[in-house]
Order: sequence, then structure tokens, then C-alpha cells
Amino acid sequence: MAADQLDDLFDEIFSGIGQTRAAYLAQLQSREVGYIASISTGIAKVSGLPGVGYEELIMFPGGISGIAFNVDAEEIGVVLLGEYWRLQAGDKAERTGRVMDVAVGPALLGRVINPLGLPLDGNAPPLCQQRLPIERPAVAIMDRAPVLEPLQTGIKVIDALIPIGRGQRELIMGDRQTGKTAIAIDTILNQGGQNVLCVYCAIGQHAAAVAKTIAVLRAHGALEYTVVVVTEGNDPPGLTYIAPYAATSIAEHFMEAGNDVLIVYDDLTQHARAYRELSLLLRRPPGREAYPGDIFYIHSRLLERATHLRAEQGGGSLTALPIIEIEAQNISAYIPTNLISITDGQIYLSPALFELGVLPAVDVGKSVSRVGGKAQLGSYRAVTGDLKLAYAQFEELETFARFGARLDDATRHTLEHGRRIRACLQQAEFAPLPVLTQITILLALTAGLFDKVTLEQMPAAETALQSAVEQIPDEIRQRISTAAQLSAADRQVILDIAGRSLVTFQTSTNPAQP
Ligand SMILES: Nc1ncnc2c1ncn2[C@@H]1O[C@H](COP(=O)(O)OP(=O)(O)OP(=O)(O)O)[C@@H](O)[C@H]1O
Repeated sequence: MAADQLDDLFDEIFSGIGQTRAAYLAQLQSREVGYIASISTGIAKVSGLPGVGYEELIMFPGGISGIAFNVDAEEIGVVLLGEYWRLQAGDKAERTGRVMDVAVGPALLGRVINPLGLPLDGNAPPLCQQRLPIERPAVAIMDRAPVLEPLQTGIKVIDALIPIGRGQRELIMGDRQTGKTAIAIDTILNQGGQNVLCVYCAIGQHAAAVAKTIAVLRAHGALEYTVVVVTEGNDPPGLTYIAPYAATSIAEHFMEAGNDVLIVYDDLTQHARAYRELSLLLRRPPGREAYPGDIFYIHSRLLERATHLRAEQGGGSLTALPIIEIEAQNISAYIPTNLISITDGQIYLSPALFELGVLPAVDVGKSVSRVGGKAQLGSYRAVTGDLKLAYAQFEELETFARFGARLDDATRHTLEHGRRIRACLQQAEFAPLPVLTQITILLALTAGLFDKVTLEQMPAAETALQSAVEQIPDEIRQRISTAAQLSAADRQVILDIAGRSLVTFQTSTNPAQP
């Protein structure tokens, strides 16, 4: 048969099956299929995939997926993301030609999912229209805007002294059980009604701790604007490793739609450990503390994705609160120093303050916010200067006063005032305070209205002051919520209201000057 006759015959056959010949051929793709040569905890060595690309998604029997991590000529090292114990040597391994991605969209709000997007809350899989790769390049410098809007945490000590701006990366660090998660959760709770969507990424935590956190979010109505991405301690290390990247893609999708987004990584110590485990299993050379050489890079490329977009890009922002657990207050260990240098400041939680019952146990001297100051509301400026100075003087004097030195009246006054500052900066968990209440308390504090209140009476006095906030006129409330500084007249009105509410708690003698 002549060639043109053959072509006509093919065209006739394809029109019979409702397709053109070209469209049919376009669908035909060669599939590369290899096999598992060996398998260990969370890692498979795969042979027979010569064309595989770095970080390509590989599929195994039973719907188990993996990421090509070590791409060598003979054999590739694949990090497994599912129930790897079901796989064995000799099983099929198939290239997909794409990288790992995750479903993104508003359907995820209020849901608890794993990094693969599968539901963990017992409900149907979320219906999302779009998927994004879990690893995405960070926003270009030219597309970033300065951090100028505050992200209110609702925690007095942070909003006043270590303010966080939308688009900032602020590290929360401390020994175990010092209240790190509590700060992040309070911040999420405070975003209700503030137009901020939240993503909470639990990395390698105990199931009970995660369940408690989710219960708190649900009880306070915060789950409806939050996506919870969870990997537990007994999940494969590969899943733990990809969790923060997947959570960031979910958050970025909201940011790119013009929203302000907050993401919490709880915690990156577990993430670093999972990566170390994978790297050692893949026989990559270990470096300091047995971490592989690129451990800095895995965290920097994650946190670089937090930013504030320019108005032309939608004006959204992604604020990151990575948490890190340190050992025996050693902030100069490898991972903490890496993260300190990547982030825009840190909130350091001190076990000594925690033991004293000073909660949240924020050590103001070791904490810093490098960009949040510019974003802080103007009304805080009326109080922060005095507060910082008085508190720093107090902390210095407190050490000397312990040695039983004889103190003059001025020193005693500084100490007593400092003790009241410390009492005022304490706050119960799950009770974030609105800006107006914080400003009222802090103004009263810096004006010395608490100085005549005994330390035992401080919590009751503060509660009375909180109820008096209602008397503040509406126009002052509005002015406080803008960026403008507090005028002397507004300040006086607030102090008068505060003074009246505290009068019953003030003793006739000033404890600072007996
Ligand atoms: N402001 C607070 N007021 C009262 N209790 C608090 C406060 N902050 C934290 N706690 C309590 O301190 C304990 C430790 O808090 P949390 O779990 O947040 O610490 P963590 O440092 O995240 O712990 P882990 O090391 O287990 O991750 C909890 O029992 C919590 O209820």
C-alpha cells in the first residue's frame, strides 16, 4: 500500500474513535518504570530510572509516593512519604514527570490535613480547584514591600516591646515546656476579626499535643480561619520533612490572593532532625552536630518565602512564626544560631521566668524585633520608651538587690516600679487583649498609677482597669486604632478613667516610698 493510502487509512480509523491522529499521538507518553533495589526506614534505593530529575515525584504500588533526593547514575535515593513498611525490594517504581504538589484553596480553612492534603479530621477530602508545588521560589526582591502594618499578637509584652509586623519572620525560642506553643496559639486566636488567615503546621509532635491545640482553636472559634497541617512523631521522616514546605504553599496561595496570612511552624527542631535522619540514611556526609551541610539552606529557603507583597502584586503578606526548642538555654547551638540569623528577630522564653510564674516567660533583654518597630501602632510609642528603660533598669538593679545591699529611696522606687511592670506584663494563656485595653494598662503603668497598688492586688486592679476601658469615648478608640500617635489630651482622658478605676486599690502609702 502506498504511504498516502496508509495515511488516509489511519485518518479514517482515528475519526472512527472520535479523535484526530495528532491528538492521539500527543497522549502517548513513554513511561519510565524501575524497581526498588533496597529499602530502609523511610528511604528506598531505586534502580532503572535513568531519566529521573531531582525532586521528581515517584509512585510506588499502593499509591505510596516518594521524592527523588539523591540522583546518582546507577541508583537514586527516594524519600518515601507514605506507609513505607508496605513496600519491599523488587516493587515497581514509576516516574511521574512532575514535582510534589499540594492542593490549595479556601476549602482547606477549618480543616486538619497531612502534608499530602489528606484529611485527618474524619471528614471528606477538601474540594480544591488548584494545586501548587510544595517547593516554590521565594518572591523576588522587587516584588516585596516594606513591613509597615502591625500583626497584633494580643500579648502585651510582645505588642509593646517586641512588635511584629505583617510579612515579618519572628523566631519563638526556648527550652521545652516554656510556653512556646502558647504564644503562637494566642497569636492565632487574636487574628479573629483582623482579616488574617492562619496556617498552623505541627511538625513531628505527639498526637495528644496536636489534639489539644486543635481543641483550643475550635473552642475559641479560630479554626474557621485556620488550616492545620499535621505530621506526628511516628510519621515517616519524609512526611515530616515536607510538612513546612507544603504548609507554606497553602499559605502563599492565600497571600497571592491578597490576604494577610500568618504561618506557625511548630517546631523546626523536629524538622531539622527529620532532615538529618534522611540525610544520614542517604549516606550524605554529616557535618556539625551530624547535620548535613545544607541544613542552613533548607530553613532559609523556607523562611525566605515569608514577605509583604507590593500593592501591584495584590498587597498580601505572609508572616512566619517559626518555633525552635533549645536545650539547656543554649542559644548558640547550631540550629538556633542558623535560625536567629535567618529571621528578623526572636522572642526568647526563659525557663527561670517560667519557674517564677512570670507568664508568658518572655525574656525582654534577650528578645528583639528588627523590623516590627516601624509597623507598631503610633499609640504604643507613648509607652514603650519609658517601659523599656524602666524595665531594663529594674532587671539590672534586681540582681544587686539580691545581695541584701542597703538601698536608697530612688533605687527602692525603681525596684518597686519594675516589679509592677513585671506583674502587668503577665498574661494568662488564651486571653489575648485588644489594642485599646493594652494601651490603657500600659499608660496607667508608665504614669505610675499602679505604684500605690500592692503586688498581691495587681491582678484585681488590672481586671478593674480592663472593665473601665468601656468608658473611653469612641473617637479616642478610633484614633488609637490608626497609626497616629496619642495626643496629650487623649492620653489625659485615658489616665483620668484609669485613675478613677484604680483608686480603691491604691494604698494611702506608696509601697515604693514607705
Ligand atoms: N501565659 C500562660 N499562662 C498560664 N500557663 C501557661 C502560659 N503559657 C504557657 N502556659 C502553660 O505552660 C505549659 C507549657 O506550654 P507550651 O506547651 O506552650 O510550651 P512549649 O514550650 O510549647 O512546650 P513543648 O516543649 O512541649 O513544645 C502548658 O501547660 C501551658 O498551659
